[in-house]
Amino acid sequence: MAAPKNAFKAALAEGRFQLGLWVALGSAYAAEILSTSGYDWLLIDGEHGPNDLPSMGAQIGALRHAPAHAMVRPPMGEAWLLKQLLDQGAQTFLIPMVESAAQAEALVRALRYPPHGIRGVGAGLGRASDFNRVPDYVTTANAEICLIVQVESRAGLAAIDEIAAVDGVDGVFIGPSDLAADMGHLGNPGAPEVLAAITHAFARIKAHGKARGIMTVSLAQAEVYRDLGADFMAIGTDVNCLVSAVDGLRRRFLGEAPATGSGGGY
Ligand SMILES: O=C(O)C(=O)C[C@H](O)[C@@H](O)CO
Repeated sequence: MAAPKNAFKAALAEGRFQLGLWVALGSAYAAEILSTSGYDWLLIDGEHGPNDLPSMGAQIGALRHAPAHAMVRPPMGEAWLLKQLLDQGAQTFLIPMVESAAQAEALVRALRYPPHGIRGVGAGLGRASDFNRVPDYVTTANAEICLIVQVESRAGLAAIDEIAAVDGVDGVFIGPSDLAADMGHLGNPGAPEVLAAITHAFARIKAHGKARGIMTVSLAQAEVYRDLGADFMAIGTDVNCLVSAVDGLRRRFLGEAPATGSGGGY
C-alpha cells in the first residue's frame, strides 16, 4: 500500500486544465462545504488567511477524501513548516516569493525524503501515512509531491528560466497582485505592463515544460489568463464570495443599488 496518488499532479502532467478557488476563511467547515462545489483544487492560504498548523491541518483533513484537491500555501517556504504540513497530509504546495533557482532547489529537497531531500522521517505519526497504516508510505511519498513556486516580483521574473528549469518544480504560479505591486502598479494587477510580464512568464514556463498557474477574482481577467494558456487557475476566493453574497442579499431585499467595483487590488 503506497502514498495517496496526487490527482492534481497527474492532471497537470496530462495537460488537463485545473480550476481552483482560494480558501482563506481558515475554517475546516468552510473548506468541507466548498470541497464538493466542483472545483478541482482549493488553495488553503496560510500566507494571508488566519491560519496556523492546526487550522491548516484541519482543512487538509476536511479535504482528504473530497473531490477537490488540497493545495497548501505556507506563509513562507521554511523546511521545518513544510515537514509538518507534509506529515499532516499535504501533497501539493504553493510557495510564495520564490526569486532564485537556489531557493527552488532547496524547496524540492525540503519536500522529499533522502536521498533526494532532507524531509525528516516521522509521517508514521501523521495523516500522511494514514497514521502508520500505509506501510510503504516513506518509499512512495516523494513521487506524489507537487511543488508549485510563486514568481511575483521583478527579481523572480528575471530568474524565471532558471526557476522553471529546476527538476522537481512542477509548476510556476504568477502572483498578479504582488507582481503588480513590485512593478509599481500597486492595486492594479490588470495593468498592461503587468499583463505583458505575465505573458512573457507563461511563455518561459511553457518552454520548460512546466505548468502555468495564476489567480484572479475577475472573470474577464480569467478569460484573458485562460487564453494566455493558464494550466491551473483560481477564479475567486471564499472571502469575496461570502461578502458579495451576503451584502448583495441585503441590498436586493432593501431595493438598494448593487455595489460597484470588485473591491481593491488585493
Ligand atoms: O500576488 C498575488 O496575486 C497572489 O499571490 C495571490 C494573493 O496573495 C491572494 O491574496 C489573492 O487573494
